[in-house]
Amino acid sequence: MGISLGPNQYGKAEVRLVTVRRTGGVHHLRDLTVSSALRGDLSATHLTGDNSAVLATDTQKNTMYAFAKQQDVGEIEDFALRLGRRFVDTQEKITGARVSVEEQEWDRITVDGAPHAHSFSSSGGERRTTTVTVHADRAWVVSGVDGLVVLKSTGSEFHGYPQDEYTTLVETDDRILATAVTARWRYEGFTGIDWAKSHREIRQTLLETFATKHSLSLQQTLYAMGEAVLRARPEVAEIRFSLPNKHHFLVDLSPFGLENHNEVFYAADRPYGLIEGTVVRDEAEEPGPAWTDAVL
Ligand SMILES: O=c1[nH]c(=O)c2[nH]c(=O)[nH]c2[nH]1
Repeated sequence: MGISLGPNQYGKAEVRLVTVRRTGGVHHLRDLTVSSALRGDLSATHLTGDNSAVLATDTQKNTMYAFAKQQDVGEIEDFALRLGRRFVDTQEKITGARVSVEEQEWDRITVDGAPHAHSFSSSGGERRTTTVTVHADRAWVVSGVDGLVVLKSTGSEFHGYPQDEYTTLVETDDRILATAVTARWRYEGFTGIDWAKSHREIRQTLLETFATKHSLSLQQTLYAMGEAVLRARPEVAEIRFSLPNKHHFLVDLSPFGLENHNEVFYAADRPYGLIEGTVVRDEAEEPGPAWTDAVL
């Protein structure tokens, strides 16, 4: 019976890394969660336990912390690229590194109208994300946003769907549309990109499109947001979305003799519709390993 080792990777997942940089008395906070995954010729450790090619995941974690000390973290894309490059360039048997970073933003608290030097608040769960894949001779960058929660209280309809014996959903020409946007966009030809500006403007395009696109389905809104980003951002080749439909159901107030003209809703947290899709530029180059990370 032939048995062989299939695809594999290993690394340190979800390293919590917070930095405080001080300029005078003013503190600057960064809050990152960093994951690494290394690939290469790792058959020895799997087959015989020979660890001579295994850069310990503990060392990978320490490298993240040391790099954060030695140089300002900067943009998460640059930080991830530096780490990935380090693992591939210094480890003979490591041919590919994937480094993912999620950043939680903290806002400075204002006290009596003035920004406080060292106190911060975080309003929501929104995170800026990046995943870089580094090979010996090139790299790929996929950045994005997680948990960007949006809601519009009109400008959304849903009707015209099949009516079979199990359909109870009532057609509507006016509903609440809400979702938490997870978006990932793949950069192309990315030397010289201002990562922060690109992220800020893509995020704004997503918000504006969500707000202004009259929606006949969340699927239509998904495509509109993707199309708007690709039209506005030449550096983006492709964008992928995962959009939970955060249903807001009208409460039946008739038992109380009350009418409900789109005023009182039950916000269900589950189950939720999950609308996912990709919008791609026709002439985009092949993604290569930009998206693929799972070996399971
Ligand atoms: O925008 C929507 N898309 C659907 O596919 C769907 N299905 C559903 O029950 N409600 C909705 N809303």
